[in-house]
Amino acid sequence: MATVSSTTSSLATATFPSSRRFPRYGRRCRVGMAFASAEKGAAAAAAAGVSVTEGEGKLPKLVLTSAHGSEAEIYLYGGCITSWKVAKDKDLLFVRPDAVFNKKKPISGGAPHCFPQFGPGPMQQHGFARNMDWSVAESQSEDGNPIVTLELKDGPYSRSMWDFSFQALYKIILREKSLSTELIITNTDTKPFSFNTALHTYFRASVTAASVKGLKGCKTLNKDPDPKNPLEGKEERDIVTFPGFVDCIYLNAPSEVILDNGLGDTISIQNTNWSDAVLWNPYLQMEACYRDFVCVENAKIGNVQLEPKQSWVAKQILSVA
Ligand SMILES: O=P(O)(O)OC[C@H]1O[C@@H](O)[C@H](O)[C@@H](O)[C@@H]1O
Repeated sequence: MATVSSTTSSLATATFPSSRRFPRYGRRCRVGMAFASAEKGAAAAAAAGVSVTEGEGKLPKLVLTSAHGSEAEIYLYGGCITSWKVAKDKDLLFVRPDAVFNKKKPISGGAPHCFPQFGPGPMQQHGFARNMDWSVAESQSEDGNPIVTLELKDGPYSRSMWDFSFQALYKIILREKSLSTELIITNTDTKPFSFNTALHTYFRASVTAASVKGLKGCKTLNKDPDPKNPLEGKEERDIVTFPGFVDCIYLNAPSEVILDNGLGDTISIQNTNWSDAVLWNPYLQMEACYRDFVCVENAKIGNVQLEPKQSWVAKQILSVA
């Protein structure tokens, strides 16, 4: 089970692994601090295995390259990790062929943020964090492992939907065989707020051969056929497959599930404090691409309530053997 699943968490109660718990191989090298724009940070970022490039649609894209051969790409628009490769030319993430990079829509693929609403709900589907420009708060490297921290704060766009002051910090660490993220949401307002959230990760897969292990026994909320009135149930299967349309929430999911992507990769999806999980494949609703991916999402479906100055923290580690 995820270690913290209460609806109210602060830094004091929501324990999470600090960077000190990660293996350290030598001296930490901080190479870039608090740069707010891609251009400003480009020079500093390059030294850390973090370069700022122009991505699709000329959007700023960070390219992380570890000294151990792994690579990741992150768009500042949406704070969206769109690519993770542990071996050259083999992306473990998936971006849909209908994805657009013009800021008119969120990037459809990779690992978009759903914040401050997973949805459906009063706001637009999956909230606004995936439709906003994040900035680079910090860039560093630890023994060849690039680390970047992105930041999102409220602005007129978010305020038009959710009238609160907040800060989201998203730390991404690329290692040889893993990609770790840590999301910290802080209430910077003078009044309490509540939110729910998810990391809507699209994994490259062969849908007919893909499966997920570890969800047996979880309470389920099946959003098929009606997302607004999900059917309650319990997962009885050891191994969950994707034989057709799948859109299901798993409450109190374990701290690790294992994805077999059907393409020869076994991916461990670990979490701290992402209490729930979501499996999604659109089947014939996206005929052009449904065969090529599955979404396995770490989520926090129940509302997190934060008082002013309180923070909520959740961590995800994707790794391959
Ligand atoms: O917004 P996207 O990336 O097209 O994803 C939509 C899907 O996202 C999933 O997380 C939801 O469970 C689905 O209900 C929803 O349809």
